[in-house]
Amino acid sequence: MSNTPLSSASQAIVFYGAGSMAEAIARGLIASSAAKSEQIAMFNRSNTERLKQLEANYGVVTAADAETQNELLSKAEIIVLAMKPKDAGAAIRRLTPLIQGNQLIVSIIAGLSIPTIQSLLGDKLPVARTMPNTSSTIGLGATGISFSEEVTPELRSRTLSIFEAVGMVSVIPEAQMEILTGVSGSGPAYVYYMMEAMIAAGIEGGLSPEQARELTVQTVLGAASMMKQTGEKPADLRKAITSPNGSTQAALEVLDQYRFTEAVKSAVHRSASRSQEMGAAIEAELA
Ligand SMILES: NC(=O)C1=CN([C@@H]2O[C@H](COP(=O)(O)OP(=O)(O)OC[C@H]3O[C@@H](n4cnc5c(N)ncnc54)[C@H](O)[C@@H]3O)[C@@H](O)[C@H]2O)C=CC1
Ligand SMILES: O=C(O)[C@@H]1CCC=N1
Repeated sequence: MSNTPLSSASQAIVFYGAGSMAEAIARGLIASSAAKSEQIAMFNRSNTERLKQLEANYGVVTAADAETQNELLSKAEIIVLAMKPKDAGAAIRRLTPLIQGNQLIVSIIAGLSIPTIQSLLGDKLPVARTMPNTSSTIGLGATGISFSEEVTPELRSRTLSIFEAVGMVSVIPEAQMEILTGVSGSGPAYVYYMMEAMIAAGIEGGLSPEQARELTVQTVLGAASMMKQTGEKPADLRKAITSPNGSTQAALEVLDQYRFTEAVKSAVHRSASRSQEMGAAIEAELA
């Protein structure tokens, strides 16, 4: 792996975990010039092929051996916890002795609370708990962020600049992080699920797969952009499409028969409660 040193360890952002979310954020940081490639380091558990690919694509620093990884962690200005919740316990246990006390911990792990992170890594450690989404990959992410009280205004704006580089940011109290996960963290998956169904129905009705896909994509893009650009309420935009006794009304009646609103609301709340469960599982493992 790369022997290139980080340009300045005091400004380094180290991604502890080099999966899809870590890549999305690193890519956005570089593309928006919020950080230089040589300020970003990434490593994973064992996939050296992936690290080579990340190095080649983005020019970031990577490390395959434990010693270099530990050095990166202990020197980083910002450590981004970017592993799956099931791997967080072991990863945090390894990190605990390496923490220097003045580093910012940024977690993107669903469910993992600020008090849990601080109780393991240091009570006074500044922590930003975040929940991004996969649209960060193309700079259209939506990220929720909660800060511990130790985060200084400077670190706060540094964290905001990281996530603003990949989309919009909403700063929220930590108590709202689970419901935000249900809305925007998991949210893209519900939209894709609906798009899969629209495409399937279009094909059943005789459209080619390409036509069904293109029409569905443009429909969702157009609907989201309409809401954003006009600032109108979705209910009003919906009503404007729904002619009395027309085809849209007939379609919405079918959705109502299947209790569409209840289904979506229950899904959002279930994502939130599952996020809480995953956090509790990490806590139990580390207790
Ligand atoms: N995928 C999504 O839509 C979102 C994911 N998240 C959160 O982001 C986190 C990561 O998710 P993904 O990027 O999708 O996962 P992923 O599976 O693509 O990546 C996880 C990475 O962590 C590494 N890893 C695991 N244990 C490690 C260890 N002990 N030492 C070093 N590296 C280790 C893996 O090797 C891998 O590179 C999760 O905690 C998830 O809750 C947050 C928002 C959205
Ligand atoms: O499904 C998950 O657990 C993660 C958190 C939000 C999106 N993906």
